[in-house]
Amino acid sequence: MLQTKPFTINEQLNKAKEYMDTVNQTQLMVSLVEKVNFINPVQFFSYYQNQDLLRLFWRDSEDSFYLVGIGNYKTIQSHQNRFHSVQQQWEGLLTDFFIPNDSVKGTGPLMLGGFSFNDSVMDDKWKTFQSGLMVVPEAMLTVIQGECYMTYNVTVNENTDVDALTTKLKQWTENINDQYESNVPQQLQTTNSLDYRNWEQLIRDAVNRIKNGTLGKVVLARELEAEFNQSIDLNNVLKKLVEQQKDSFIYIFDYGDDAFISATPERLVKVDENELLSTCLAGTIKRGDSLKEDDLLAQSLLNDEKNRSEHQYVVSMIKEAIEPLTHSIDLPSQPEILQLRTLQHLYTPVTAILKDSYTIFDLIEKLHPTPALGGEPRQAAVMFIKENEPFERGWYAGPVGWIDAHGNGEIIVAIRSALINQNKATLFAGCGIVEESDPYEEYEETKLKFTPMLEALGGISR
Ligand SMILES: C=C(O[C@@H]1C=C(C(=O)O)C=C[C@H]1O)C(=O)O
Ligand SMILES: [Mg+2]
Repeated sequence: MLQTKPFTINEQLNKAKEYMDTVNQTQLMVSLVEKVNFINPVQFFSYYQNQDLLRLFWRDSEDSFYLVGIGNYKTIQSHQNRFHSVQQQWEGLLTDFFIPNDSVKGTGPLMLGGFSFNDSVMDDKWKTFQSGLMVVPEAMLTVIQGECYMTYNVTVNENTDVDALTTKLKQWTENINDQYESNVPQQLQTTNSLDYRNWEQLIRDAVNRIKNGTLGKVVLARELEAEFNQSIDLNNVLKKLVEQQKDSFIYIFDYGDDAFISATPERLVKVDENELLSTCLAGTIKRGDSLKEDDLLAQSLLNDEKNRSEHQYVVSMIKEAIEPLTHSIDLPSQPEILQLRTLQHLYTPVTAILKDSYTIFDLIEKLHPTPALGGEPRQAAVMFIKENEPFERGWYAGPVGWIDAHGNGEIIVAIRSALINQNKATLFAGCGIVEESDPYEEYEETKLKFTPMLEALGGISR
């Protein structure tokens, strides 16, 4: 919690300058945090469109926590051994940061970004989003249960004029609540996707591999390329996602000409001090048109052997992966139903207490990819995907999210996602293939999973 009387921006800058003198440094990275009056996070994100600034947006699936990062103060790119190379760079960067106020969770130096599904990315289409990219924004809005904080990351040197800088920083939050003029929404012109016969062959090949015993489950996906009559307006897309996908995480990384966006219900891992939260999510059925039909469908999903098998692979693997890193895992023996706007999933929440010597980076490394996105056994499934899926996954199904200076953070898997470039969007959706999988039904399942993003893009209306 903030101390009873937190320092103002001006006071924090003066403290930074004093500290710089005492340690005899000529410059210092400072993370300034102040509590501010309510700022609407969607409006804050929207306001900074067309200003040549990188934009990042995060909303959790409980609708209780938002982060909006604008501008690129520091970038961390992964090297070999990508999760730990990012951890090392992050820890190095943090030792150089001066943080004048006691920080509130989710404020201060924090990085947002993500990782691709595979260790490396080849396709030029993904040139902006390589194997690992995390950003410490210049200005960041944090909304925690309605309370707002601004973080400003700045470099101070001996010539810094504290009053002038304070005035400049205040400008980040000026005029934000002016009404955002929405553009005329883009219209869908064409879509292009894998031919059904090729999909059928892909699924048959996977089922054969499962039948001959070298694979248990493999998650296969397809792309949907959508072209619009004009550049896609991310602000409109975000507005719709926030309204329509209440039970999903919402994530946007808008960088230059490219943007990656996901509205996913699936958390990989959340770490809050030593508490760990993960989700097993696999097994899908549509929503019904009435409460009664909804309920019948939910019951049949809970009792369906094929879907239970898809789900069980995920539960077993997550349990096995986190067991050595945690004390006291709480994992219900039966899945529940998670209802989204257009579909229902089998869902098992996992909570545990993280042992002191492990971090969120260890967890990402151990968990990614779970059999909700990869398969079982992991190596064989990932290889099958690489060799047989007719497109490069890039950040689709990759771990994306945020991590703060204390190692708290939340990482989701970027499914129900799209890569956007001007008037084109590539959407992704996949499904868990097990022995009983039928190609047509799996195709229909991916169709269902495209709908939330396609709808937010204005491609279909309901
Ligand atoms: C792979 C995706 O979703 C995964 C596959 C599911 C399934 O096959 O039932 C359900 C949720 C996710 O584990 C996706 O949406 O792209
Ligand atoms: Mg499925």
